Amino acid sequence: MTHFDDSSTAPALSEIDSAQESETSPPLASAERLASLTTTASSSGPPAVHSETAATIELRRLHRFFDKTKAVDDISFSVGPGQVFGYIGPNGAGKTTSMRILATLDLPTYGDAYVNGFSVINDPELVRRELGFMPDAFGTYRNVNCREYLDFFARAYGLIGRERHERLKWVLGFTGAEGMANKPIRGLSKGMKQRLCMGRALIHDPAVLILDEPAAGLDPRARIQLRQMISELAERGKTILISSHILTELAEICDAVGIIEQGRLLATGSVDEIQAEQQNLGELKLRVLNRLDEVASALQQLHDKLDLDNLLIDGQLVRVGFSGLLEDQATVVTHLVSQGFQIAEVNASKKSLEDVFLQVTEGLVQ
Ligand SMILES: Nc1ncnc2c1ncn2[C@@H]1O[C@H](COP(=O)(O)OP(=O)(O)OP(=O)(O)O)[C@@H](O)[C@H]1O
Repeated sequence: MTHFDDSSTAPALSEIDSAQESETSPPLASAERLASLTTTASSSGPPAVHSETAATIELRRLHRFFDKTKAVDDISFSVGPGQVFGYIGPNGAGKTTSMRILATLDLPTYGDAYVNGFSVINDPELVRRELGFMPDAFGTYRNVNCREYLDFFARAYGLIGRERHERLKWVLGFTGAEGMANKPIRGLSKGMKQRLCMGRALIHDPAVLILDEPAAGLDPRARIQLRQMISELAERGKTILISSHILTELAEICDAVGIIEQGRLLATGSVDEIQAEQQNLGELKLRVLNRLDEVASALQQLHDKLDLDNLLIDGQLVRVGFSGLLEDQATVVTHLVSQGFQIAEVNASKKSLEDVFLQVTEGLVQ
């Protein structure tokens, strides 16, 4: 099932700054990491189970080039245990490529990625035990029903007897797929398939979940249910990396997000942090009653706080771009009042998350 792209299409490592090499030192030795597990993997027993505090994802200077296309271009970030990290970017940004590398379905051109400390390059088998992957495309299987499908993957992960039975029951219940357990997969709707795919990712109780656009094609109710499932999994200590084109879709459930375009990570942090980092995120509207011909020069004195390119004076109404921060709003009002302007009304509007996304990305496609 594992597929590696032809590495001959990737540029030689020498094309990438050799100074990077010292920064991509291997993680802790696998044996040490394995010893820290609460239960170790064995070929006959169930898959390894980790202590919750060990769950983490880390991308370290990850690169993946396909000829001249820099699908992933020097990306680093980490996700802590129990955190939900939203990976946001337009089409062709490099989300799936990074996720496929994390899921050990592809190899980086340079750099490395770690799941619970295991390297995708050095310890792919251990990574697979730690991780459940929900790809964006789901293959169909003729004459297999949902229960059989999940049972197949449970067996593949080494689950046996009562444990396998219990796990299957839990997964069908958690994903709301009980009612379709005996339905053939080929007849499932998109939303049903997504539930089943989520079930497959969860069947071996992995510490880390990688979900590639799980909400694509779902109706509004199914999207809400998906968000609830993700929040519950995070509460149970799972570390989750989830991709989407849409920032607003993930803002509520993500502890942090990374915005990616053309393989580069353009911004990372909590949604609030990213919003605060972007300049001129708001518009200040003032109704000024006097000395209207002097307002522009008075605002000019605050040029470091305002976006004066977006200054518009229409009668008594003054509109100007600003950071969106309350402190800056107060500074503008205090400044004008102290100079004798009569301010009758103050209104501030913040840009939406969609505006932030559009401001961070440029809509470039490789
Ligand atoms: N196997 C491949 N061979 C050649 N180019 C590839 C391959 N896989 C991905 N790419 C290219 O890498 C870039 C990133 O693609 P990727 O699928 O990772 O983007 P994405 O952010 O997941 O996009 P989408 O939201 O459309 O799924 C694109 O330019 C794509 O054409």
